[in-house]
Parts: sequence; C-alpha cells; structure tokens
Amino acid sequence: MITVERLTKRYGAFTAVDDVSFEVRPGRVTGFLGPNGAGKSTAMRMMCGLTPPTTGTTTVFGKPFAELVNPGRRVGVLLDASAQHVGRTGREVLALSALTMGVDKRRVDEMLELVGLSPKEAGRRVRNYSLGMRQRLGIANALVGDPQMLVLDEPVNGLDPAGIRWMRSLLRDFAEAGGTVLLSSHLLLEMDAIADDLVVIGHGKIVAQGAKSELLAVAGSVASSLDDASLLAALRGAGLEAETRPSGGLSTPASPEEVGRVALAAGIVLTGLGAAENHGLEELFFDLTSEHGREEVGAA
Ligand SMILES: Nc1ncnc2c1ncn2[C@@H]1O[C@H](COP(=O)(O)OP(=O)(O)OP(=O)(O)O)[C@@H](O)[C@H]1O
Repeated sequence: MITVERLTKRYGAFTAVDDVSFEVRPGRVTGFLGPNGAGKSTAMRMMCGLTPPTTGTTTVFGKPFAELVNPGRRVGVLLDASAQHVGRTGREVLALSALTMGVDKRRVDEMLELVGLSPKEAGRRVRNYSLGMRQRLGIANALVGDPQMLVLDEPVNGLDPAGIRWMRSLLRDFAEAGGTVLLSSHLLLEMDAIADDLVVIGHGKIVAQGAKSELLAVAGSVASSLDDASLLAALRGAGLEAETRPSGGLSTPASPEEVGRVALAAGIVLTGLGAAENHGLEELFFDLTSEHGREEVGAA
C-alpha cells in the first residue's frame, strides 16, 4: 500500500504538487494520469524519497520510503529509463543491482528473459539501446530485487504496440500475484488499457480518482423514435428520468434494455437506441490538455 497525504511541493512561488492525497492498493494496477507538467514525476519522486515535500507525507508499507531497509527488495522503482549508466551493458546494470541488494545472480538472467532482452542485447552497452530497450532494462532492474511494489514513471514511453501489450500483461500478472503497481502516463487510452484504478492530476491537483470502471462507466442511453414526445412521456410515466436532446432524440440514465421495454409496452417505434458514452473523464482530460488548460512551465 502507498499512502499519500496532503502532499505539496513548491518551487519558489510555483506549486508543482498541490495538496495531493490518494492511496495505491495491493492487487491492483493504479494509473497516475495527467498531462505533461501536471506534477506526476514530482509526486513520484517524493513517494520514493528523492525529493523532499514542502508539506505532507507519503509512506510505502506504512513508513517513509527512506526508512525502508534494502528498499529495492520492497519497491521496484523506474523513474527515468534514460538515466541508466550508458557505459555499462544491460547485464552489468542488473548484476550490480543484484549484488547491491544481495539477490541471487541467477535472477539477472531470469529478469532479462522476462523483459525480452536477448543475451546478445544484454551484452551491448546501454548507450546503444533504443528507448524501448531502456524501458525493458529499467523494468528488469525494478524487478530484480523481487519487490512487492512497483513505482514506474511513464514506463510505456518508447514501447511499440507489442511492447505495450507485453507491459500490460506483466503488470497485470504482478498485481494478480498480490503486488502493488503505480504507473504514470499522460495518455488516457494507454491508462484505459492497463489500469484498474485511476488517479487523475492536473495543475498539481487531483481532479478525479477511483476505479477506472466507475470513472469511465457508460451512463444511460440515447434513443430516437417516430414519436419522441410520446416516448418521453412513456419513460417519465415509468418513473425514468429522460430529456430531449438538442441534436434530436432523447437521453436518459436508464439502460437501453429499460428504454426498449418501455417503448415496446407503449407501442412506440424506435428508430435508434444505444448506450450513451460517458465522455466525462475524456472531456475532463481534454480540458486539462487543451491549449487553454495547458500546464504552464514552473519556476526555474
Ligand atoms: N526542480 C524544479 N524546479 C522548478 N520547477 C520544477 C522542478 N521540477 C519540476 N518542476 C515543475 O513542476 C511541474 C510539474 O513537473 P513534473 O515533471 O512533475 O510533471 P509531470 O506530470 O511528470 O509531466 P510529464 O508528463 O511532462 O513528465 C512542471 O511545471 C515543472 O516545470
């Protein structure tokens, strides 16, 4: 479990993370979603004890990250895949981590295989790695200590579609085995594909959080008929909320099945019926990322 309580980070007069609170639960993949500059990396760095908060607290397994003994055995962290030592080979990077953490060095080969880096690739220097290969190596490095928790900043950046699918199943397996996963992204669709829970941040503040299924839930139906006025009356008569849409037809929080049954009972011919797409989160996210809502660059 990761607990973030009233976390704030100010750089001079600029507030990068503003009174942020949330929890990341075991057995779930939690997506930390926000546009560029929203404050995700800053918050994650504070969670991992790399940046001191201005105010607020953050704990992993009930204590501040810095108090963990041999933290790599508890939490696998990947904050910047391009920050790895470019003069070392992939295998050397992992072998050093294994040595530092006191992990059996056989785990190095297991992790290389898990992330799909071939022995030949593992023998090449990191400077010659593509971004996708660096991400794979970064994931291997985060996993080498066999942790119960993963904190990953934009791990899907640079991966091709097959790589994204691979990452999704790796994180899913990790969570299903009881692990805790927090990963950030600035792409809603990517998060939609990977996360169980979402924490959405914009301008340093949490703007939405909860189960993805609830945040993206389909709400109600849209219907059109040969006689919308009668359909409206029939729906309301059945105790269902409904209203006419400016673009034609009706919208209602009732399910398509309920609308179909009411129309059938009232003898009204439907000409269109479907689930309304709830664009709530998409719109919220679009507003955050649109030109108007774009994050400003922080104080230097
Ligand atoms: N050391 C610093 N000094 C001043 N401002 C900073 C510093 N670090 C981050 N910021 C500012 O804080 C804001 C949040 O940055 P952060 O890197 O946390 O965003 P992010 O959500 O991770 O964005 P991205 O998706 O682009 O990585 C930005 O406006 C950034 O310029």
